[in-house]
Amino acid sequence: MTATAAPPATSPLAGHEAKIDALRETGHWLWQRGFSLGTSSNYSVVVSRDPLELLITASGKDKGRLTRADFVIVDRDGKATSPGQPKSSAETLLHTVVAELPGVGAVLHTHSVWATVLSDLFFKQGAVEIAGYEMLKGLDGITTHEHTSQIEIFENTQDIPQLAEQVRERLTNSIRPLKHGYLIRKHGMYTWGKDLDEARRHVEIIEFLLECTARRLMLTGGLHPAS
Ligand SMILES: CSC[C@@H](O)[C@@H](O)C(=O)COP(=O)(O)O
Ligand SMILES: [Zn+2]
Repeated sequence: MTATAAPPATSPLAGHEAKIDALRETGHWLWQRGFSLGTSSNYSVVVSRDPLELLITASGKDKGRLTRADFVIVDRDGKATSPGQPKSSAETLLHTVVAELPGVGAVLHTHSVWATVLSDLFFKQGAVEIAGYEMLKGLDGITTHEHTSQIEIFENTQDIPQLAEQVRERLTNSIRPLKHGYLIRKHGMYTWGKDLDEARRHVEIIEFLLECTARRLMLTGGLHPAS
């Protein structure tokens, strides 16, 4: 298949061309922003709720130059729904665990410089605390700058099933469930939204807020996240 040729009618991807192209365009945009360089990152959208099925990027692809063949349909266990598809993202379970939440339509994973650096710098605190910024209102459900967002940080690991279970526990935590996104130490960020547009907005807003946090630290010369 060429980059833009329609998948064969027998392919599980047939009929999903619009969603595939939206994810390809998203990958190109995130690559241009420097958030998805090389083969880093992975993206998914929900294509069926019951049973849960996701359209997700195949593993190891250059996310700035995705072709229509670089996608897989997976079920809620992260397994391809039919044989003959490419291998799905190594981090597929980090998508399915979030997509299981009602109201989630898209999940985006990025590897920006600021997310990578701050996820290490704030690891001991457990989260990057972001307070008082007007741009917080770009996140779903936040209506005033008088708000504090905790972007939680998980230790990086190659054991994705174990990390997915940790994320599941935090997503469903009744006291302070994860909202909008989280960081993985020295690795990157996961963000989601009710659809791809909202997930893209959340990436852009959180990245802006992380950059503000980092630049403020650089200008003030200290790790004073709450001051
Ligand atoms: C540049 S390697 C990055 C990978 O290890 C991983 O973290 C990643 O984001 C992409 O993995 P992939 O399997 O292509 O979805
Ligand atoms: Zn990654």
